[in-house]
Amino acid sequence: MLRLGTRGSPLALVQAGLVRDALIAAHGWTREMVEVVPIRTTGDRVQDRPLAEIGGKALWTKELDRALLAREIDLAVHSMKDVETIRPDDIVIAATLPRADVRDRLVGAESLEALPPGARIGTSSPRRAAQVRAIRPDLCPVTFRGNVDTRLAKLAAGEVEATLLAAAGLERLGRQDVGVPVSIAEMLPAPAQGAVGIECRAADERTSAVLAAIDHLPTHACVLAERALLAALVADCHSPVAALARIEGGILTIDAALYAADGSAHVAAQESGAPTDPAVARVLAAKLLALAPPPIRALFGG
Ligand SMILES: NCc1[nH]cc(CCC(=O)O)c1CC(=O)O
Repeated sequence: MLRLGTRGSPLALVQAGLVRDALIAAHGWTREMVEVVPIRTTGDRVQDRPLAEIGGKALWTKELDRALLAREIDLAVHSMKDVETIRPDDIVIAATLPRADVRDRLVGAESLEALPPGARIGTSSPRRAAQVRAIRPDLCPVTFRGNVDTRLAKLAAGEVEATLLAAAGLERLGRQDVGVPVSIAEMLPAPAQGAVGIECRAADERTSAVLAAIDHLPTHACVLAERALLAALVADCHSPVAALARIEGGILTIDAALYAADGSAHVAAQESGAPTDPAVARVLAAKLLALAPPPIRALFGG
């Protein structure tokens, strides 16, 4: 029997169910072979402040890491977008599910252009706030946290005129009809957006092997490349950075952009190479930092 650790949010529980179903299908197991263990994280408890302010992405992973290393669970399921760049040495990303729609969806208006002057956009993501301001400098990003349903309720209550949510999350919650997709050309997504990852203890060969059977290799390579870019940029959750890798004809291409916090400047670049070559992300990071004016550079490099 495998114990699968997850956060307890509705989206996290759906994603945990996807991993459980994939394991059952791949190995011909019964449902009882995978026990879902919800674990409450600091990030779930503190809902009223931006993630960047209260301690960053580790808030989502710390409790799951501890449970994993204490052998209370055998694997941990994460939205890879929320997993910090530097992971403990004794934990590995053993598998990723096939990536979902990577786009953001705009909820509350037909397009960013259609919003009234000065409209409030609920988002606590430095990337989304900067991208919105780059397109419409008059729009006002306001802090917006909580799970998907909480955010939609705040929007319905008129706290903001619009909000941006990941298509992947909406889709997995059965809310794929909410809002309109924003094209990748207009808003490049967050690194690892739309990807569900599964971690286990690095020394746990049995679980690693079981997870290898459900690993979607192209997604895994793209997510690792996007995360390698974050590492090379020394980006943290305050850094407005967008990145998306794809594999075509055996070649991995990463598109990425860095923004000034207020969206008043941005730089974009692209780099291609072999899917497993860590140099692609490093070269791209160097390109972006070389292009970046001081207000952007100041947000990177640690
Ligand atoms: N930061 C919260 C978060 N983490 C992952 C998703 C959506 C699912 C995904 O991108 O994998 C979301 C919600 C959102 O950004 O709308």
